[in-house]
Amino acid sequence: MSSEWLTTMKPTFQTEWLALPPKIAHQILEKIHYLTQDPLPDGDLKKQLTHNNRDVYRLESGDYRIMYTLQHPYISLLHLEKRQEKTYKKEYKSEYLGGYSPEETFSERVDKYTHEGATIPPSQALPSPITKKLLVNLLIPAQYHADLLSIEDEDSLLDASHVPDDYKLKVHTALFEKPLSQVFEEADYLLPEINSLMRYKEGDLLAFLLKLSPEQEKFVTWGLTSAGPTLLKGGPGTGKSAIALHRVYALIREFRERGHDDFRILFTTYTNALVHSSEQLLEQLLGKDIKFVEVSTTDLIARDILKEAGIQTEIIDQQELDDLLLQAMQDASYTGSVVQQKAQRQFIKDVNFDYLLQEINRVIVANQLESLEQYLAAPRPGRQMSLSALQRRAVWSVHEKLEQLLARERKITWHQLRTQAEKLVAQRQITRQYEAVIVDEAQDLDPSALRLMTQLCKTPRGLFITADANQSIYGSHFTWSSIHKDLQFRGRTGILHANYRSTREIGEAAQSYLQQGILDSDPVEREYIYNGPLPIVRNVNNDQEEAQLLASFLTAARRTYRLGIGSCAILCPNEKVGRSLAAALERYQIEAAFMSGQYLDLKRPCVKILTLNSAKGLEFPIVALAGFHKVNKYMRKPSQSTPEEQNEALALERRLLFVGMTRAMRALLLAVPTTSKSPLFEGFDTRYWNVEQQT
Ligand SMILES: Nc1ncnc2c1ncn2[C@@H]1O[C@H](COP(=O)(O)OP(=O)(O)OP(=O)(O)O)[C@@H](O)[C@H]1O
Repeated sequence: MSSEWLTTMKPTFQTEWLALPPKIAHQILEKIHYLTQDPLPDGDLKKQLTHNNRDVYRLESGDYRIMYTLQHPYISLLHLEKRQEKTYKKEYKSEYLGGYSPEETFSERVDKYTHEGATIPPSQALPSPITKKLLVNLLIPAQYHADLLSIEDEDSLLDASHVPDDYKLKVHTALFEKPLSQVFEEADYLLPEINSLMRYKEGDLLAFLLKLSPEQEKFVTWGLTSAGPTLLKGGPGTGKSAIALHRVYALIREFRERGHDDFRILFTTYTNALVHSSEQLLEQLLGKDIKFVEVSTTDLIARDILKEAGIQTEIIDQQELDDLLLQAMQDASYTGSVVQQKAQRQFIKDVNFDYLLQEINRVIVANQLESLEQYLAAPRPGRQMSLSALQRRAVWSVHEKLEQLLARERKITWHQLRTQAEKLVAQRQITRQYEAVIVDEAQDLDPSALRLMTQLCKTPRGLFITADANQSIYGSHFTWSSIHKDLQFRGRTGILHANYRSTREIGEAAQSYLQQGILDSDPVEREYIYNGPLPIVRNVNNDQEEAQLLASFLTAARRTYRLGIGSCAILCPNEKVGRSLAAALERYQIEAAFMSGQYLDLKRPCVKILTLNSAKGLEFPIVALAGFHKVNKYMRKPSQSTPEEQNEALALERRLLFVGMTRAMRALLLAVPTTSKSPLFEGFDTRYWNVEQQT
């Protein structure tokens, strides 16, 4: 009889199984095979244990017990434990299952640790020594063995600075017993066949596919064979990227079933860091089939297209571009009467520099506006400040001058690059095409990048786009069909509701902060899987105070969640600030490194310091937002000339901080400069934020 049950497993089970000697590991697999035929309790080998309103089952296998839950058609393997005297006696009562209360421990610890002269509680000894055999079973590379073998207590294990976190956590899971309540919180991974575990142990299979929720699963294949493109919307952490990855898997299966063996899928995401991690994951999941997939950012694709067309380009860097824009503002030739010219010059003098650059890049260049007339008539979605005809003429003059200056330097901007690539593809000067194009995090792509992606896809139905307007750093409102006629999602727009990344407390605190910058006002009911402590806001006066606060917070959070140093991230305004934060933390013996989006090493066991911009799409268990007191724009009142300009700029900044906050999975801290006059640091509602009590 073929089994109607499907098996999934928690990472805890996977690691505990891996830690077993090969012979026992085999026996357990046989038992699991037997379990998949009929997992229901028989009162003998399979027993039901009821506790904490949850049914847990256990299956005996020699000296081991396999704990699992059932929710038809899934069997979820939770945890493996060795039968000992105490295992028999142990009652699965609520203290055991629910005894883990991060809320209590966490706030207590943070308060305790953030006081001067605070001492950190002693670490616990390892319950059994780390052995070479264990490390080999856990597939931990030999280069880390010496470091790990010398460890005797928990903190030294979690702090081992030369060993990547993944390995330390495996050892931790194998040695320390975890309350089941914590195991329940872990994601389930699909175990396609029982033998896949063996293949994993032998190094044949490198990763397992996440089990999606029914809501998410629907979107993996949704619209796969329909006539048009599909759009998936959802707030932070709702699994848009996870679904996009599954969709690649589903597409390959679909193409294969249709008898194709020569097809190309393009998977694009927003940052280089995400390209790297998505590529790694896809490689692990797809094995040889990765040859059908190209993972890239839209900008790198645009650059390749120009190269393919034999066009040599040099991209201008931001500093140089700023200098050229300043020059263009001075040298632009304004038209009209003397009075009009004077008014235009004055407008350009008054308008905020970044605002002007965005107007040129995102309205004029990205929409390929080729004449003043086109610009005068163009809609400017997402731009709050309306511009008079005279003001638009002034902007146009600066734009023309800037183009001349760029041409003189033989350099182009990223925006120009995308536009040029798009034109080449539209004019069919490039033959590159894909059967399917998946665009993850589309909210920040400018119109030309979106058009480019649409045109690279052979048919509109091959296009799958994920987006969350409220995470839009640049704030452009999407009117999809005005960007390209093929971007018609009617009947094929899905919305995800459940946040799998952050705790309810973090998610809701971030939402309460965002309220003023909200773009997408569709009322969406938000759901969460996890709970935890309120995120913390603390005032800091100077570098030293900030470093001390960060050191205390990171230590408290890591100890509470039993995590390695690599699970911490600090998100800050720019590279200079990031580097000084890294140096300041070193003084507290906390290893930290600034990493640019391009060179992000997610595996490195240290606190990762990133700019807020490059953290998009990423996630870390513990996150602090800091370094604001060193940056002028975060310290002063907005300098824009009109209230609309101010509102727009503030909404953008607020969304950027919101993106940063929503990278946090379990613990979040915001270090706010005490003397800041910026409205960005106002509005922390004490129902959602643990705000410093004024003494
Ligand atoms: N069904 C699920 N079960 C458990 N974990 C899940 C599930 N779906 C997603 N996750 C996890 O939740 C986290 C967030 O998922 P993902 O990055 O795909 O969200 P997102 O919508 O793309 O977020 P953002 O837009 O903020 O970048 C990831 O760690 C992912 O593995």
